[in-house]
Amino acid sequence: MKELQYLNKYFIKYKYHFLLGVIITIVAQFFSLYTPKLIGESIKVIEDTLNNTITSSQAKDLLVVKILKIIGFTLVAGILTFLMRQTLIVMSRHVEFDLKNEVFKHYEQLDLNFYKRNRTGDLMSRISEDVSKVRMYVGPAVMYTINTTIRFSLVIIYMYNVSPKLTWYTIIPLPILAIVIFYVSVEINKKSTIFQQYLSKVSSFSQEIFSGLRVIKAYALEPQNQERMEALAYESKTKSMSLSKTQALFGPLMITLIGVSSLVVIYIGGKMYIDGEIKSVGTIAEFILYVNMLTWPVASIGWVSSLIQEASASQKRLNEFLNTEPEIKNLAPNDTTAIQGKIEFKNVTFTYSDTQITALKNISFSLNVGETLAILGKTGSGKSTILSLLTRQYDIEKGEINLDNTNIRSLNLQNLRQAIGIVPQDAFLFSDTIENNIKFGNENAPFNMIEDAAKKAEVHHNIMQFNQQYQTVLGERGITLSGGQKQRVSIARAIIKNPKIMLLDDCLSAVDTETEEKILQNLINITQSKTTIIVSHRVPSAKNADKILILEDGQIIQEGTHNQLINTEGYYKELYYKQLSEKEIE
Ligand SMILES: Nc1ncnc2c1ncn2[C@@H]1O[C@H](COP(=O)(O)OP(=O)(O)OP(=O)(O)O)[C@@H](O)[C@H]1O
Repeated sequence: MKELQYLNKYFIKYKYHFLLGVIITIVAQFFSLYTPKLIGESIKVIEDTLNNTITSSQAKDLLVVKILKIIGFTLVAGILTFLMRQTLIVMSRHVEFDLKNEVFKHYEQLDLNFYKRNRTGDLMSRISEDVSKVRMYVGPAVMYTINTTIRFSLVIIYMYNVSPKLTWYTIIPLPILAIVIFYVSVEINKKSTIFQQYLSKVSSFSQEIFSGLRVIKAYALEPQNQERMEALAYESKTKSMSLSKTQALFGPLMITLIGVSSLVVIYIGGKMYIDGEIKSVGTIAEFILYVNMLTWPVASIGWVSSLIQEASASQKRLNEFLNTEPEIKNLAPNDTTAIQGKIEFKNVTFTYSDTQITALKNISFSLNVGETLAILGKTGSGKSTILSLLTRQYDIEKGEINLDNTNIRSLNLQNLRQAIGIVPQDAFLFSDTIENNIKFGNENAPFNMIEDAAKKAEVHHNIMQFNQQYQTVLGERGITLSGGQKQRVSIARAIIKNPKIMLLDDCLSAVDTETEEKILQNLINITQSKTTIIVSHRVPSAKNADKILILEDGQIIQEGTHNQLINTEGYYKELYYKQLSEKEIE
């Protein structure tokens, strides 16, 4: 279980909670274990009356005292057990909270390559399922282990003090039945894991169906999906029935466990009483109650051990991931140099490690502060890759990328990314209000800035048409924007960030040409003092740029200004005339 050693730092952090929990457990056990003794003594009082050792009125008084004591002890034991749970379970909630934060913080530091290697569902389950399984270890498993150990030791000591012989007979059946119960618990766990897997299959299948509902309806695929769902549901029903069958064994086994041990106590205890080895029938009653107190902890051994096994498997998965170092390292976390925006690519060659696709080959260009570069080229020619490299989503092996004459690897990564405003190809909006989606670019922006940015992105008039206007909720709980509207909200988000460098990755592809013209005009004013790179498939986005690069298969095949390129045979001139004639048709 060395995986679980990772949690030692949390046990140290919450040592006072832990120690307090252990102390309360010990005290609670003393109180709860005293009750059977008091019951035994009460029976002895009745016996003494029958034997005429004490008078009946003395006996009644004594019985009242005993009963009051039993009530008092039970009450105190109950309160202490509540406090024990509160202390240890609350500690486990603290650990869960810390661990979740630790995992989430680590997720945020990891780079895109990590996310390509791991499936989203898997990442989500680490932060929810794995962390909560670990919590079950820190909380209930540790609590039951402490409780069981203390209870077991104290009960045995108590019983041994009264009668060592009867103690041996009482505990003999326990290990045998404990082993049987352990195996049943292991079986229950196995079956429950399989059942859980089927449940999650059913839920991810339904999730997929819900997200692909439009396509399913369009292709009239409902009957096929119904069949697949029925097959999955049937499998999960079978697994659930098999689990219930094994679970149903648990209760009778427990009754047997208690019953057999109690019978042994009655038989052996009775014989000992007849032979005069024990003095009171109360002792037999006391032992039967102890047997009852021992059986539940014994039965919980199976459950606790499977909790520990599950937690250690989960912690192993968490450790694997927590030990994954981010490939993109921030080598200058304390650097506070303000970025101006001069960009230089020097003989940059880049291959994606997973696909082994060389997306850029020997790329060189430079851009002064405030200049605009447009990058055009066929799909897959490497345009977006240039932007990804500039924001250090990936590091290059060959060549150099400089910002303000400094290699970007030597800059503070946070500073670098904060200086860049990027409008990606697939605009991503959060399930939140439009205002908050735009504000994402600048948390402190006042409302008039948000409105202004939306106007410049030509989306303000669309937003005003919604009932809730800027408070309209997007996403699953709200409305769906059109592709072009999404792109424009995403542009507004970048505008409000007011970055030194603006990267626009084909962000007007879903916008009509008239709106495109308007946005481009607005962008000219906004990006005047900013270094800007526009990736596009359309000439209007490029024609005002200071420089245009044409990429093909990761290489620069043409470069120049709009005027130079329309007078040179090649991709740009062809594109220009093609789009010009399309406009004529319009
Ligand atoms: N994350 C990635 N992992 C592996 N290969 C990638 C990745 N992104 C792009 N590629 C590959 O690198 C090449 C260049 O892709 P890139 O996205 O830079 O092209 P693009 O010119 O921006 O294309 P488009 O105009 O379609 O957006 C392509 O062959 C693509 O398959």
